[in-house]
Amino acid sequence: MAKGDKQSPIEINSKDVKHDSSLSSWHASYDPGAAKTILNNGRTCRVVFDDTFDRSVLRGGPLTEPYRLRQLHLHWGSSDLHGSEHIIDGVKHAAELHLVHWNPKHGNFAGALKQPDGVAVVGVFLKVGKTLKPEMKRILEEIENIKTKGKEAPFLHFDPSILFPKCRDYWTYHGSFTTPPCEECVTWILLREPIEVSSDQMAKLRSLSKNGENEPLCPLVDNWRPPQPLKGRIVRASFK
Ligand SMILES: Cc1cc(C)cc(S(N)(=O)=O)c1
Ligand SMILES: [Zn+2]
Repeated sequence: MAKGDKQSPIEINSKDVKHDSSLSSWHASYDPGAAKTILNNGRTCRVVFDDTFDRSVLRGGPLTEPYRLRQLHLHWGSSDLHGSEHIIDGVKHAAELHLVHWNPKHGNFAGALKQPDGVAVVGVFLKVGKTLKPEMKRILEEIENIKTKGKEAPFLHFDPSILFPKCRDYWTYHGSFTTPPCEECVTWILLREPIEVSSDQMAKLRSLSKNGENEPLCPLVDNWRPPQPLKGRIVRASFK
C-alpha cells in the first residue's frame, strides 16, 4: 500500500487547490467523558477515546456520514522549524495534530481501514509563537508520566475540540495513513489556521523518549513522513 497512488502526507500548493463551494462546514461533537488514556507507543503520544458507540463524532465537511473519534496523536520535529507532515506552500510547521475518526458503517476500525471512506483524520498545524496554548497543557502535563515507550496513564474528561483554531476553513483530499502499512482509507481534513504553542511547549513534546524505561535514551523526535506524490489528486478548499 505504501507504494499506492493515494499516499499521505502531501505538499499543498494554493495555486493548484480547487475552491469547492459545495463543501459544507465540519462539526465535531465530542463527549469529554469518552477520553480514556494517554500513551507513549514509542512513535508518538496518543490519547485514546471510547469509540464503542456514537459518543464523540465528526460530521459534515466532505463527509456524508458521522465518523467516530478513536484517537489523537501528534507528529513533531527536532526543532521548531520542521515537524509537520503536510507542507503548505512550502511551509513546514513545528508539529501536526491528528484526530483520527472512523466510519461505523464498516462495523469496526479494522474493517474501516479496508474502505476508501473508512477513516477521516482532522489535521491541525502547530506553530511556535510567543503565547502558549493553555488547551495543550493537559496533554503536555501528562507527558511527565509517559516519558518512555509503553508508558500509559489515565486521561479523563477531555474534549479535544478545545484544541481547534477559531477559523474552520479547511483543505480536503483523499489519502492514506502516514505510518505503515499506509492504508489508503483516509479523507483528510486539514485546518488552514494553525494553533499557536510556545517553544517551551514544543520542547516538552520533544522530551518524550522512543526507548523503554531501562534502555539507552533515544529522543522521540522527527516522527513525520515526508510528502508523497500527488499522482493527479485534486485538493479542494472550503474557502476562496
Ligand atoms: C500510527 C497511526 C495510526 C492511525 C490510525 C493514523 C495515523 S495518521 N498519522 O495517518 O493519522 C497514524
Ligand atoms: Zn498522524
